[in-house]
Amino acid sequence: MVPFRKMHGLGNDFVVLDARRSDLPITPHRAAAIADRRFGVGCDQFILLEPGAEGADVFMRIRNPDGSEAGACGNATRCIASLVAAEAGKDRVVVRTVAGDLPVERLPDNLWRADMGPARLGWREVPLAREVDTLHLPIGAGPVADPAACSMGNPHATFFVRDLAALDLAAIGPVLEHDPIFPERANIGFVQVLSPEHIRLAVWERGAGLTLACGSGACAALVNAARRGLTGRRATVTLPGGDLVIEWREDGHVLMTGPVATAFTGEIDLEAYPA
Ligand SMILES: N[C@H](CCC[C@H](N)C(=O)O)C(=O)O
Repeated sequence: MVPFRKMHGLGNDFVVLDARRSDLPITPHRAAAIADRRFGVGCDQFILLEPGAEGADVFMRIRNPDGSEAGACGNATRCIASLVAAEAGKDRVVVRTVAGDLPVERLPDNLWRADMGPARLGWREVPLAREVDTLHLPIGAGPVADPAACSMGNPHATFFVRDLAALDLAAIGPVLEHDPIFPERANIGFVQVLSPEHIRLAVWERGAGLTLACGSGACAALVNAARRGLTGRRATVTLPGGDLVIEWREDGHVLMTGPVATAFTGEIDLEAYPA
């Protein structure tokens, strides 16, 4: 039996397994089976902790429920930082991901602020399948069109809409996620601008579908809104699960502040899940 921790950031939830002291036989297929909401524990992302290396407190490997690996997960970054910080008795830690090292610090009231690294704005960095102005992609579905795109270590497209509640996200989300302009698919954000300091966001996540919150999606949404002149470089992002505060710093790095939570702990028999 292997212990796991069930955590979430604003309801974007994770099953966390710890392979820092001994390797665990985790395959993409087994991660997907554990992430299944009926046949497994269930989660939006499966998180595997691996040994940090020089300069990082932990390595965080991120998999979606379809087994695909992701380069960023903002909500999990805060959760894992809080876990490692508590173990080490520290208030600042560095979480290493395939996309880079993310410094995270504890703030009052159970809030954690992560430096999610620089927003990547070039078409090759998103990535896109061909050279396109990343401020205006020539794609759409149903009533939405003309998104902006950037990468936070994972690909994001952001559509700006008048009324978020009027959209059938379950219908248009998967069509846009798989648009051929995204060779690695993309996370699809839908933004309703409430003011220059406040946006509402819903995200159809790559490999996961609609989630209650998406940290890297909130970072991408603020960056894309600011690039379009719709907000300043700092705003509250209201997602279905709650609020994140996002700041796009002058040096290009994006700071994300939000809560963390542990829902429960348990243990699973890995051999009971297909490899
Ligand atoms: N579905 C995303 C990974 C999880 C991102 C999200 N849960 C967050 O908090 O950033 C992707 O495939 O890039």
